[in-house]
Amino acid sequence: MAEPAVFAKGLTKEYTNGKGCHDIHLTLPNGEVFGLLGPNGAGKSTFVKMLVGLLHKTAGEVKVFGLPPGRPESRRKIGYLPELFRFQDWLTGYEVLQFHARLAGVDKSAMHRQVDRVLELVGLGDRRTERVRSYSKGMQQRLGLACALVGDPQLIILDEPVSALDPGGRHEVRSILTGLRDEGKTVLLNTHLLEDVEAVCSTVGLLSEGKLQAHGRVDDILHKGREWIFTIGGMEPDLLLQLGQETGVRFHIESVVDEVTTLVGVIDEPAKLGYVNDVIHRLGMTIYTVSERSGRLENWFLQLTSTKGH
Ligand SMILES: Nc1ncnc2c1ncn2[C@@H]1O[C@H](COP(=O)(O)OP(=O)(O)OP(=O)(O)O)[C@@H](O)[C@H]1O
Repeated sequence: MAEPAVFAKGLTKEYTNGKGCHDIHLTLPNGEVFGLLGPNGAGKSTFVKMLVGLLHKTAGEVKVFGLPPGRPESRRKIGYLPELFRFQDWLTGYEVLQFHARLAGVDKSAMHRQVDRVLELVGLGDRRTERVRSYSKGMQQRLGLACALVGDPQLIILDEPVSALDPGGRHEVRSILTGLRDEGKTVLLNTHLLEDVEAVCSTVGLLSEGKLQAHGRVDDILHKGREWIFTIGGMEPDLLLQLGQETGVRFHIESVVDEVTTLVGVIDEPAKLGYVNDVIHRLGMTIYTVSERSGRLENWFLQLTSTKGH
């Protein structure tokens, strides 16, 4: 069986001040697109730096494609975009990429093709001959992404890849990530953008206070505990009780404005939604709108981090 892209068991890095990340257990099989979430200072960059061999663990085990991180054989399979990347800004975008392609072990014969491919992919094709010092922050971030992709790596680790990009740029990076997912690449996306995780990641983990507090499939998290919002006319307190008893759904009133009640309930099975609608009608109430609460990963994130005192 193929070695997983990432294997961490009890992985710990403790800085001299006691901070860092602690006792992380995580396996990323090949082809998984994993979103690593966590509040500022949670330990995400520390974890990622151990995978690429920039930081040494203080305890536990870590392997990348079955090898200790930092070995040339495992490094060659990794494309990495660090959080605050500094370029040799006197070089042109093309030269920076050529340099990274050489570091990634790209053959001379394939060099131009590879560099051209990633420049086009990140939308810098027509700026290739300009010096990096004339690039905007967003262009530099695109170039960083191109550097991570230039050797056609199997595992792509992106630490905050869109922080400097405008909404159009974020959308483009999301399409690039979707493309990588469809090619079967393994991606570790370290981000604060929950909508990117919802859109492209198959699994997600939440780091908080240096510990991996939760880890699971994005679909499972999104389908568990779906909140539905009903705006309703004719609501009476005893009807709310009856509605709850008949449907088995726990509802709460979020607001009442001009006799329109906003009612929220968690409905796990989509089939049950129609039944809930029927019961509301039968009890003599009028439904004005029914919608699903957006930002569900946000709820998951907030619930898990608020219990940790943030
Ligand atoms: N070299 C260091 N020496 C001491 N403490 C450090 C060092 N680097 C990071 N830390 C601390 O370790 C903790 C984790 O930092 P890390 O940069 O890994 O968090 P992060 O989750 O990536 O944060 P952010 O989302 O803000 O980038 C923080 O409390 C940070 O202050």
